[in-house]
Amino acid sequence: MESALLEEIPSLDLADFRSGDPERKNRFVQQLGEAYQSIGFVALKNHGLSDEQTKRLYTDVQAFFSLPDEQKLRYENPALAGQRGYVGKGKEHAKGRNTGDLKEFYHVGQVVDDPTDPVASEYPDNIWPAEVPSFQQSTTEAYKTLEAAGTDVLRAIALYLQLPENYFDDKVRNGNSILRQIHYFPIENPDAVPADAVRAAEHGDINLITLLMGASADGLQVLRRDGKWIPITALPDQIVVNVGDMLQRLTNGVLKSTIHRVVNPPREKMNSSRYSVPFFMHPRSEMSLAALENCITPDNPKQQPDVTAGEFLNERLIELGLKKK
Ligand SMILES: O=C(O)CCC(=O)C(=O)O
Ligand SMILES: [Fe+2]
Repeated sequence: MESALLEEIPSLDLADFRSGDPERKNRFVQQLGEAYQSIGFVALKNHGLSDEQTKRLYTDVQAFFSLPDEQKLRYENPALAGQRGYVGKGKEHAKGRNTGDLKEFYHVGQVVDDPTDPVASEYPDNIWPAEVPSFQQSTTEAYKTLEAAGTDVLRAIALYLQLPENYFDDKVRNGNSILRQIHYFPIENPDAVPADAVRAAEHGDINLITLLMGASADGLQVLRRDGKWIPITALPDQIVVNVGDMLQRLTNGVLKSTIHRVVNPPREKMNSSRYSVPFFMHPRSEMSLAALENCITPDNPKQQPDVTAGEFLNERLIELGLKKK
């Protein structure tokens, strides 16, 4: 059934899912599933990140990005295709574009504690900035909390899709997720940047789901299916959780990976910073993204060939300008 067009993204409470009350839990599952079949985004509270954790993280993130560029560039390693450490200003562009986004970012990846898990050798080591000693702890804490929240969101999605609740658990355990600290840097002279350069050009996320801290700052917009851009209005205690291209592919387009962007502020405010921290939740690279049987129907025949998560990610990193062919 086609759902109504929404003026804003629905707000949900993860405590409902975690409550143990079947009615609250089921309501959460239905509301989440309906949102993901229409606008593809929700705002979520009680995600597990405390105010103190969030403050500590932002303090460290701001401390890192306020370092001089030469110093930050020491934490960039292009051989890692931007998957760990720093990625400098304007390096990443959206798929199908050449102009780089007006941002710099820092990636923290999975740490596998279990040496018997074969993925342990698949991931590069994290890179830590010596100038901000608490960066490792604050980003790792946020990583773990968002990974736990994301695992529960995927459990709710599994239930909505009439799969076993733990369907995604072993697929995301030690998954290739990334926490991205982003700084949309101040522009002193707007005339000096390419006319079509924006903070983040329109794109869909690659991964299964994204959990975004910082959407309470202006600029993020989602493209509704009637073509209208809807500003995201999250409260300070909410994170925004959206469907990525991998989950759209797995569900044969039933759940929607909605195009979104971060627009530039008005010209007179271009010299101000914006920070955000998305957690891109990826499965292990061997997960198949072949369309689920129960998402293929006569009305919705299979749309895409089979691919693994690892193959899909590789393709996209090349398209984003982060990896060479
Ligand atoms: O900064 C934001 O609010 C969103 C960032 C984003 O969409 C992304 O990095 O994929
Ligand atoms: Fe995004």
